[in-house]
Amino acid sequence: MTTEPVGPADASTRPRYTDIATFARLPRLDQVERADIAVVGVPFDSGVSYRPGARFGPAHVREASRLLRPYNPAQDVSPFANQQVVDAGDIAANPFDIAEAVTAIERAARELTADGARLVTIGGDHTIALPLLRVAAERAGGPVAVVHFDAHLDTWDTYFGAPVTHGTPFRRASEEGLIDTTASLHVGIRGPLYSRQDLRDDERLGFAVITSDDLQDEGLPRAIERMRARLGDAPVYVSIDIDVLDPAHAPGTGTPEAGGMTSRELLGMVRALAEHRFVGADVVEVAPAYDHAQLTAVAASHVAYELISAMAPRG
Ligand SMILES: N=C(N)NCCCC(=O)O
Ligand SMILES: [Zn+2]
Ligand SMILES: [Zn+2]
Repeated sequence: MTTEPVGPADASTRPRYTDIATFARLPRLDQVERADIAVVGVPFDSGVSYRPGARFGPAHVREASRLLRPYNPAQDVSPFANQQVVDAGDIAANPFDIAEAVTAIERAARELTADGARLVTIGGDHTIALPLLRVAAERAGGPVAVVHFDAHLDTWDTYFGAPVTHGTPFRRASEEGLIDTTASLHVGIRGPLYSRQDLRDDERLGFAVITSDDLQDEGLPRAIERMRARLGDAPVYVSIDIDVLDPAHAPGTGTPEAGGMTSRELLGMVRALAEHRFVGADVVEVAPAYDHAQLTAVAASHVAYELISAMAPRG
């Protein structure tokens, strides 16, 4: 006999500001038999090229997620009622050795998904998408369509000779054959690049682009249409760098760029992924030291909530 999923703490009997924070006040993994979706933190930021601090992202997002409620009217779904969602705690990663950290993240992600659970990972800097994509492609049995929300391409080659950084995960992933190069795309791209060649390399690595300006010029419905057409029915991995939002919506991040999406636009695009086949997702680059009034962490926690809602079984 299957048991009902264990949901979040009841805010009407235990005020939502009580207790040690788990994501959305959900049970911990060790408090339930098994999970359908595990929210896991990766407090790692040794791959950053500018402001550090995303290692404190997971705890900050959990704190800001206390106000999330169990019914999501925008998707007409109760995301914690028909699937077991848990907080799996943090993956510990070596801050002094990127290669070792990446191996540890990959190993932990493999273990957490061994019984079919899917991950919603809270970063951490964008480096962590590489080991997460390795495991996602393994679970999908082949390359996955990546929807990558970001101000940045993150398909650069190296920084100071380092091949694995937060600016390079999608180039490495493409080289490793993890990415479905007919179905992947970036959304929200903007800002200065190193040269025009960056865009040519990016296209060759398998990405289409919906820029931040496209969203402004063509509107959300057209952007959603383009995204869904590109994805087709491929298995999808969603990677959300919170700096895709305008710094007005998400100041707490390491490499901010002016002219970004609103949180309403981002939530709308994530909701539109509901009918797609999710392999996993991440929300990265929340750096609390540059945040104000939990603005960035509230945005990140709501984006994670929409992801979990989009992953919930329908009908
Ligand atoms: N925020 C992420 N993931 N990448 C930004 C890298 C930009 C740069 O240093 O050129
Ligand atoms: Zn970025
Ligand atoms: Zn990024």
